[in-house]
Amino acid sequence: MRDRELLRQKMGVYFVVGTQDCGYSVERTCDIVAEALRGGVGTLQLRDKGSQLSQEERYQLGLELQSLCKQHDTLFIVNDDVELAVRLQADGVHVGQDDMALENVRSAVGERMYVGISAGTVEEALRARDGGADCIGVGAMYATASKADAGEPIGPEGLRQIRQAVGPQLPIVGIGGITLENASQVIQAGADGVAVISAISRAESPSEAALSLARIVRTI
Ligand SMILES: Cc1ncc(COP(=O)(O)OP(=O)(O)O)c(N)n1
Ligand SMILES: Cc1nc(C(=O)O)sc1CCOP(=O)(O)O
Ligand SMILES: [Mg+2]
Repeated sequence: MRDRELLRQKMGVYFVVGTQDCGYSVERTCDIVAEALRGGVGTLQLRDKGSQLSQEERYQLGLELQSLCKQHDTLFIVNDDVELAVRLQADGVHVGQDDMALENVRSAVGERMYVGISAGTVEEALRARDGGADCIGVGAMYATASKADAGEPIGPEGLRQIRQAVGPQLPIVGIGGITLENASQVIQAGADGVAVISAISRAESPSEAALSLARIVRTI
């Protein structure tokens, strides 16, 4: 069954990744994920955007990543593709404001799976909370090169306002442009964790990057 406190703990270091972040190579994606998990990633999101993979290839990639996650007790989340999340029986699914509506996602995935929603404003965050989201991804925190259509950065002050509005119970992860240098600001503003792509996928050592992020999140 869903356990929000477990989710909150596991979201400390939340690695979002797809083949587009790893040279469009499935093998490299799996290697980077395996390394990152060794460093201490609590939640992994498969976000495969615009790659050449067929549905079946993406399913196979999902199976491999899910198996790695099981070895490390890491939550496995699927981005956007609710059907894939159900087929893989993932731990959760993440959707944005322009994706499938929350109520439809919940009916498709059932009561067991976590549902995360993106929110960039207080209004979106309150709607997600009141609609039954298990967590929200708040961003863009800072400028990012990993998502072309990320909105204007809201910064730590934007996240602070969202935390104040939704209250202490709803797990929040900040996302967008988060690095080892600014991660502490995101946690200090009220996030339970940091969601990153490039801070891990482009690091010289993904495991050391994940470990450093975990230390920052834990010590704030
Ligand atoms: C944890 C988390 N937060 C936000 C997002 C962004 O979702 P969305 O706005 O739907 O954009 P895409 O990721 O689909 O491009 C996320 N993926 N994860
Ligand atoms: C996937 C995603 N969502 C965002 C949002 O604002 O909702 S920003 C983003 C990209 C995050 O990549 P990086 O850590 O490399 O900046
Ligand atoms: Mg989306």
